[in-house]
Amino acid sequence: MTAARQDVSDARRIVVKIGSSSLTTAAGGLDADRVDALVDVLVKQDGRQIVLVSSGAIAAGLAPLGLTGRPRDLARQQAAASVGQGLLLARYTASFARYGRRVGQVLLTTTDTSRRAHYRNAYRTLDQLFAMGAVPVVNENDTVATDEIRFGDNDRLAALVAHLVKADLLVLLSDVDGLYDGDPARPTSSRVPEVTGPGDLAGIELGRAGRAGVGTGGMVTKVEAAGIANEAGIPVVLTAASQVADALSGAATGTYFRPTGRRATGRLLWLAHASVPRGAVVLDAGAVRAVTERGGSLLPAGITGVIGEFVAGEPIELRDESGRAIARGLVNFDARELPRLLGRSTRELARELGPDYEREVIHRDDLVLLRA
Ligand SMILES: Nc1ncnc2c1ncn2[C@@H]1O[C@H](COP(=O)(O)OP(=O)(O)O)[C@@H](O)[C@H]1O
Ligand SMILES: N[C@@H](CCC(=O)OP(=O)(O)O)C(=O)O
Repeated sequence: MTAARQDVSDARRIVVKIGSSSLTTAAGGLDADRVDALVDVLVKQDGRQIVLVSSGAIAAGLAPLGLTGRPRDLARQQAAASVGQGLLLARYTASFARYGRRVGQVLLTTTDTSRRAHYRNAYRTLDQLFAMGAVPVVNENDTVATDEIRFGDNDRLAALVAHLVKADLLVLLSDVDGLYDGDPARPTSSRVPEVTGPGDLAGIELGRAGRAGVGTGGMVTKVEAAGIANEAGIPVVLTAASQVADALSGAATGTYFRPTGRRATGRLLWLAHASVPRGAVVLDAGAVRAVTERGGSLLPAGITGVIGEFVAGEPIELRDESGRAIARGLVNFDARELPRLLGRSTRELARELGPDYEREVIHRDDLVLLRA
């Protein structure tokens, strides 16, 4: 075992993510044997707490709905996920029951990992499931996830969940046994055993998903997810589902991504790294200072412009008057509501428009500063 993987063998709280490609048969549909093989390993991790992030809902729902491939439109993908998620959970429930273990279904969207109340609730539920010995099985809440709020892939969801539960390790399982320096189907490509930072990725060809119609993100989203976890101080092992026992033991399998940052405490990792801002507000110099130097909330009085078509709850950028992005935050108003509020004090607005207008445009707890 290489010294670098001591943190893997020592890890107590672990997020394991498995992709659709590792759970389905070549003909499509869930592969019960592969689910059982994974569960056989997970139940043997004595003294460890495991969160399983499992894809496969859409893939599992295709055949029962008479679909021959992954539909292009979101509505039919969501319908397939709705049918497939039940089947997926039923499969995990039966598989863990062989060992007398319970599973708990946890469906999340991006906003759940950053909105204060949702974040706390999700954390509390997961923590309680651990305390009661049940295994949380997480997936994206495909029914309510739209283009704006979906993670888009479960790799990043897994990284954010690892951050949420303060995991010591993230394991990404796929149908390929690690990151390759080129297309893994080419005989000249070789596995990268370790990534020590973004510099090691220069020149590596990151392709899209392998088996058409099954996986979604390919290597791009896995490497992004590893980066998010690493920045939060969490080591990552990427390997094939068939290697999960070795990966969890700290053996030199797959690709190990070394943590680059310190353990982050905030809940706003997603906002800084994985969100797509839906618009922006422009701040005057006083508001820039309030936000960057004094840790204040953003009030209507300090805003001089509104850009884009966002709605309340979405992530937006905060820009200074030169157009530089200084922060991101979850906005409390729709873009169309803001112009008449600008430059005015919250007290004045509350008097004129009602107490609902006393709220900040962005609360300081929903705001993350970007590095200069
Ligand atoms: N540089 C690379 N190294 C390894 N795999 C790669 C690379 N580029 C593209 N891939 C492809 O990424 C696929 C895994 O992604 P995906 O199908 O989305 O998996 P999953 O369903 O497990 O999330 C592999 O099957 C592989 O063909
Ligand atoms: N929520 C979707 C996740 C899709 C997804 O990210 O798939 P994958 O690239 O196989 O991890 C599902 O369960 O089908």
